[in-house]
Amino acid sequence: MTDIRPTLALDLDGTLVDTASDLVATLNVILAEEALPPVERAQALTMVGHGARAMLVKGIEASGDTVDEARLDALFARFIAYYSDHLADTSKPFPGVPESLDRFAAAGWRLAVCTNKLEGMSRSLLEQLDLADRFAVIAGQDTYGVRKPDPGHLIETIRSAGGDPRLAVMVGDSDVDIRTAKAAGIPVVAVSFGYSAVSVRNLGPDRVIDHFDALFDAATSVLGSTR
Ligand SMILES: O=C(O)COP(=O)(O)O
Ligand SMILES: [Mg+2]
Repeated sequence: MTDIRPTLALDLDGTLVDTASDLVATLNVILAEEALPPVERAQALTMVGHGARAMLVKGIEASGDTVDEARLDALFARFIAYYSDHLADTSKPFPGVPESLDRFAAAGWRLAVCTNKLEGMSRSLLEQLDLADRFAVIAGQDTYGVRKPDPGHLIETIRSAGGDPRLAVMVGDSDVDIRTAKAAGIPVVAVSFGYSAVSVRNLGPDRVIDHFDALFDAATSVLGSTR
C-alpha cells in the first residue's frame, strides 16, 4: 500500500532549537579545565554541525593546541557529561516552532528529527522543551551508524518514521544539511537564522526561510520535486 503522508525531517541545533549558548558554555568549561583559552560565541558557532566531538577538536585547535584520540576520548566524555546536565539551561526553540509543527501535523505530515547530536541527548533536550512527543523519530549521529552528510542518515530517518524519501522535505541550517539532502535527492529548505558560517543562500537550498511561519508554504511548494 502506498503511503501518501509526507515526511518533514528537521535538523536540531540551529534549526529547531537555539542551542548555541549551552554548547559554547560547555565547550568553554572543558577548554578552561585544560587551561586553554575560551572560544568566542561567533567563532564557536562555526564549529557546530558535525557533532560535539568535532566541535571539541575545533575548539582545541583554535588555541593552536592539538589533540590525539586518547585525550579526545577523555575530553569528549567530560563534554558529554557536563552538557547532558546543561542541555536546556538557556536553549529554546526558535520562534514559531510549536505552531509550525502543529500546522504540519494537522496537515498529516510525519515529523522526524535528523541531527548530528547524539540521539539520547537530542531526546532529552526535546523532552525538556516539551517537543519530543511531536516526532515519530529522533535520529542522532549514533542511531544508524551513518551520519550527515551521509545521505543514509536522512533516508533511514524518513523510513523509520514510516515515510517515503520521495515524499519528504529536509529542513536545516548548515552546509551539512543541504549536502545531505542533495545527496539523498530530497528537497531542502534552509533556515537563515542558524549557525552557518556562510549565508545559506549561497549553498543552493531549494528555499530559504527567515522565520518558522514561512516553513509550511516553503515545504509544500518543494515537496515531491525531483532534483
Ligand atoms: O551538534 C552538532 O554539531 C550538530 O547538530 P545538528 O545536526 O542538530 O545541527
Ligand atoms: Mg544544525
